[in-house]
Amino acid sequence: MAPCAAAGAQMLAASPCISASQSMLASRAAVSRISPALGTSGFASCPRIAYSRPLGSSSVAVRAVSGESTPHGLPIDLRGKRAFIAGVADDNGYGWAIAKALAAAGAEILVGTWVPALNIFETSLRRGKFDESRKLPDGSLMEIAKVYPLDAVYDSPEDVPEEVKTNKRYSGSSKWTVKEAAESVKEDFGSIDILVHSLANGPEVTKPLLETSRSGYLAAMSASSYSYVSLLQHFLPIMNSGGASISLTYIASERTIPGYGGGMSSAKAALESDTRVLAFEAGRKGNIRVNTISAGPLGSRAAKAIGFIEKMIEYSYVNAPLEKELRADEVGNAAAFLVSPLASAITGSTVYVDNGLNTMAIAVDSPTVAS
Ligand SMILES: NC(=O)c1ccc[n+]([C@@H]2O[C@H](COP(=O)([O-])OP(=O)(O)OC[C@H]3O[C@@H](n4cnc5c(N)ncnc54)[C@H](O)[C@@H]3O)[C@@H](O)[C@H]2O)c1
Repeated sequence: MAPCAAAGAQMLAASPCISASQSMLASRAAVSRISPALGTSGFASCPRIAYSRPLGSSSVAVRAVSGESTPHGLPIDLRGKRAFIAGVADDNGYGWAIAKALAAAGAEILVGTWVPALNIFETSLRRGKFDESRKLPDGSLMEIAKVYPLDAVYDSPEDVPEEVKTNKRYSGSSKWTVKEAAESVKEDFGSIDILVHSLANGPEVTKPLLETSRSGYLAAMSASSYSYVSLLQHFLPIMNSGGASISLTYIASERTIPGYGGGMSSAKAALESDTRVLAFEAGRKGNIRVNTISAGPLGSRAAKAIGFIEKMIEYSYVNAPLEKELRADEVGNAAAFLVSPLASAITGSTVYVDNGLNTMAIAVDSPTVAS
């Protein structure tokens, strides 16, 4: 999804950043306000220009805007919605970018942070270390209403082994199993509208699948796939009808990416399959939409642990249809669209936000092709 077209639906497919000169051609003036969600740093190249096609009209209308709101715009509006985002422990990853996009669209933000990372995350947040990256397009800082401790590989207290309970990284926190986290959110806020799963873990990710142990494989599935089933299972009862959920997947689920090992490719394949089944079940049970974003490579903390993320970023830059860096906020904006009412008929989908890399069958920088 191109930056300026993040709102998808009614935004015009042609050139997302329509130039000011094109506005001369506009046959009907339709002023639209740039939604805060669209105005993230990724939109710097098309500032203060918005365009829309009024419903029922074939004419394109473009005009520079001065901040006034109008009924013709099509903003991503999440005001009055509450989101729980599982998998935020710093300001580098997709979870943070999604939180920001949802906050910019007006949603209230709750996050679930992995217990071993909780202390440092909360301390950094308190000390203002993230203040620069908390900045929203309107200049305000993203507020996180509450940070919940979470370990998504444990569903309820009975599942937690003694050595984890007594581990000093865990013993300072309480109520961090999935069931307890959902209960705490219910107690504090009553309900949510949006559930985001932005977490993964594979202890043997650097090992080829052929060398992966049973326990390593199952641990990857537990942390990266079942954790989503569990989250939705426990949060669905407190999700308001019409709500939406998303997770993050990776193309290694469908095509071989040597180096993405330890059963992580299998875990992402399961996550995508579960997205379809959960979309049906949650759709019928709670009128909740379920989608997953297949994101391109980003140098997050988790990705750096795999060891070759910089090469994947470079590969993507050179070979993807869109020859540009993929920014986390582009994934955040796509997520904001997917959980918004604008995506009301989209469920069970794997949506690629990867500069189009998934569509390529050959590497254009391959010496074989070049010669
Ligand atoms: N970075 C990429 O290149 C890339 C590409 C496609 C998909 N993704 C996916 O995006 C999602 C977010 O990852 P990211 O790359 O932004 O890295 P990240 O480090 O920002 O996020 C991963 C998070 O998972 C948390 N976590 C790990 N185990 C957990 C557990 N048991 N319970 C709760 N939280 C746990 C970590 O603390 C961390 O906050 C993951 O699903 C990842 O597979 C990443």
